[in-house]
Amino acid sequence: MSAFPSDPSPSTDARTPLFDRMAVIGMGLIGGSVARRAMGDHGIARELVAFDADPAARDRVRALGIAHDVPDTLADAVRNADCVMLCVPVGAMGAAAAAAMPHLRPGAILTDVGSTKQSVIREVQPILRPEIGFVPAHPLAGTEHSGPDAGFATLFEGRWSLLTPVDGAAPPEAVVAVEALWRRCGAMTRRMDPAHHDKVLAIVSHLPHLLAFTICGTADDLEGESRSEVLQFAASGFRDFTRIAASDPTMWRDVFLNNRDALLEMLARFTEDAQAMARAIRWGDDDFIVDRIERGRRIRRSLIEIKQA
Ligand SMILES: NC(=O)c1ccc[n+]([C@@H]2O[C@H](COP(=O)([O-])OP(=O)(O)OC[C@H]3O[C@@H](n4cnc5c(N)ncnc54)[C@H](O)[C@@H]3O)[C@@H](O)[C@H]2O)c1
Ligand SMILES: O=C(O)C(=O)C[C@]1(C(=O)O)C=C[C@@H](O)C=C1
Repeated sequence: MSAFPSDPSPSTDARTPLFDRMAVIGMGLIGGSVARRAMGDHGIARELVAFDADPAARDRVRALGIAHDVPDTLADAVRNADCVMLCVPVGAMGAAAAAAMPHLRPGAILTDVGSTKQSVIREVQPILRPEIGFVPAHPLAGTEHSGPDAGFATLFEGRWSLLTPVDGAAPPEAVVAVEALWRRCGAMTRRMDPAHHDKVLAIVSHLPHLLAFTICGTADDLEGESRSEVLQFAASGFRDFTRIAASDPTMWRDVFLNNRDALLEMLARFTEDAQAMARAIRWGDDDFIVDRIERGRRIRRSLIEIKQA
């Protein structure tokens, strides 16, 4: 195993690059944001190479100038890289890792940014070469936009990036190096068990998106005048749902299908709680209704206090 960086300086302006050559695979919102950050003077990589399966995206990355090199094949992109970051939809992680694997140089770090962690680990670990360190990660930052134009270098500032390392899949120095990478992207890092990660994300990210897509579908199913009034008078709570409902269909289809158990469990709990609220409204249970609203307000206040709102 080659020497991984041993000084995981949390400083975002450290000038000695963590990596000599870093390859980002999948140049959408997240890959494009990491690439823009790495092209800045943040001590991430001396050379940033980018690849996307979509030729139009590769052309756009070239036009935007957000990578030093944009080869036409994945093999050329990952060859000689000491860090390869997969930024493709979670349903494509296994195929992207398999395509990269034979071309990775011994000692390279393979990492990913997928929104689900157990599924990515399930797909990558069995095909991992022993001399490659695999460090799964997930930055908790994003927007409803996708594609190479959507990224920006400050996306991860002040946000969490969760690492879900697996025993035997990477040497400790590789995990430390990926932590340092995210800190230089401006993020705070924490290590977490992959199953726990998927449970937490099911409630804080996956269920809210499911609800947003569903409420927009319900509104869209309304007939006649009510439906047109939804759009006309949408400057209300509904509008806030439409922001996340505008997110990429491929990404979210893959997230839902790859975190099925945790998401269905959270949806079942939510449905029970929604039924309890329905019952309170039917029987005029003021105390119950006020208690639920106050809980919502408390959660919002806490998020503002910890600067995550
Ligand atoms: N969007 C978010 O808010 C967010 C936040 C954190 C993590 N993530 C995760 O990051 C990953 C990327 O999401 P995104 O929002 O950047 O998506 P995106 O749609 O903006 O970009 C994905 C890119 O991957 C490319 N791609 C697809 N399959 C490929 C393959 N096999 N090889 C190479 N390129 C391929 C697509 O052409 C596209 O350009 C996903 O796994 C997602 O779950 C997303
Ligand atoms: O802010 C948004 O638009 C997002 O959807 C970002 C968000 C989230 O749900 O918080 C989406 C998916 C992720 O894996 C991480 C972050």
